[in-house]
Amino acid sequence: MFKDKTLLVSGGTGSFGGAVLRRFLDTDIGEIRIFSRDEKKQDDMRAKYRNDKLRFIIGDVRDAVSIANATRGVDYVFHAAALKQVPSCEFHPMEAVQTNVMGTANLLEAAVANNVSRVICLSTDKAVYPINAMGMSKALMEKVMIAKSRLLKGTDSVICGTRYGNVMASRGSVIPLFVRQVNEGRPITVTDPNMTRFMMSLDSAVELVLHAFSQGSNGDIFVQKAPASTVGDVADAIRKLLGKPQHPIDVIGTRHGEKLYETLLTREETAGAEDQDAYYRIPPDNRDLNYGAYFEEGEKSISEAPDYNSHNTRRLDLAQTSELLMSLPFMQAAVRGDTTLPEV
Ligand SMILES: O=c1ccn([C@@H]2O[C@H](COP(=O)(O)OP(=O)(O)O[C@H]3O[C@H](CO)[C@@H](O)[C@H](O)[C@H]3O)[C@@H](O)[C@H]2O)c(=O)[nH]1
Repeated sequence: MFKDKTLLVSGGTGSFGGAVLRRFLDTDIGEIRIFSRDEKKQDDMRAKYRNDKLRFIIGDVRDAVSIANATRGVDYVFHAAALKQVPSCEFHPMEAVQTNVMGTANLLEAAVANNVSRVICLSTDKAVYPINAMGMSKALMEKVMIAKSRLLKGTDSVICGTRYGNVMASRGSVIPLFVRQVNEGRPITVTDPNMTRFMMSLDSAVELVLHAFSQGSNGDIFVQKAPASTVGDVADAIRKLLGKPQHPIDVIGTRHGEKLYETLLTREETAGAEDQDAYYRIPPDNRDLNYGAYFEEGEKSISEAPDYNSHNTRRLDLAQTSELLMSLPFMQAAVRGDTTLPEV
C-alpha cells in the first residue's frame, strides 16, 4: 500500500517519527518527509539513517504556508506534531491551542488542498474527559479532525485518528525516572501507588496508526485495547528487577493536572464503538445540526455502557508488570547495568 508513495510525518523528529522510520525505511515506500521545527534533531536523524528516501523539511504546523508547501505531492500524512507535556501546556495553554488546535487545522487544510489521500491524526487518552490544558487542546483537535473529515464525503480521501496512552520508557516518563532514582541511590518517588496507567509500547502505537490507516473511514478514531498497571507495582517491579527489593519508596502525592486513572473511551463512545478484537473503532457522530428529530428517540444504550479506562481494563499484577517491563530494550539494558539506556 505504501509502494512508491510519499508519507509525511509531522513532528517527525520525535520518538514516534523514529519508530515510523524503523518500520518503513527498508520497505518499497517512495519517500518519507520528516516535518518539524527542530533543526538539530533533523541533523541527528539525517546522520543516523543516511537514507535517500528521507527528506527533511523545517517547518511548523502553526505556519500554514510551511505545511501547505510540505504537503505538496504527498500521499499520506501521520500527524504527530503536538505540544504534549502536561505541565508546560498547563502554564501556557494558548501555546497548546496554537500547536494542537490551530496547527491541526492548518495541516488538514493543506492536506485537503493538496489532495492527500489519507491523514491519521494522533491523539491521547488525556483528551478523554480532559482535566488539563494538554488534554483539552487534544480533545478540540479531535473535533477539528472530525469536522474537517465531514467535508470529504464523496471523495477518496480519508481523515481519521488514533488515541493512545502512555508510551512505556518514553523520554521523561516514569519508567526511566524510577530506574535513574534506584541507580543514583535516591528514593523512588511514587505519586499514588494506586494510580493506574495503560501500558503501551512505541511499536504498538505505530501498529495502531497503521490499523487506522488501513481500516479508517472519515472521522473514525481508533483505540488499542491495552492492559494497565498501578504505579505502585511499576515501582516495586523496577526495584526488584534492579536487584534492590528494599529500595525506599516515597509517596509524594498527585501532581498538577493528573488523574487517578486514564480513559480511552467515554461511556457515550463505548455505546457506539465497534469492537475489532485488539482495537475499538469509534465512528463519528454523523447526526446533522437538525437535533429536533432526535429528541424523540434518545440513545438508551449510553446510560448502560461503561467507559473504558485504565482501572477497568485488564490489570497486570506485579509478576506480569515485571514481565512486560523486561520486554523493553530499555529495561533489559538497565538490568544489565548499561548506563547508556535506550529510552524511546
Ligand atoms: O515521579 C513520578 C512521576 C510520575 N509518577 C506516576 O507515573 C505515572 C506516569 O507518569 P508519566 O510517565 O509522567 O506520564 P503521564 O504524566 O501520565 O503523562 C506523560 O506522558 C504523556 C504521554 O506520553 C505526556 O503527554 C505527558 O506530558 C507526560 O506527563 C503517573 O501515574 C504518575 O503519577 C510517579 O509516580 N512518580
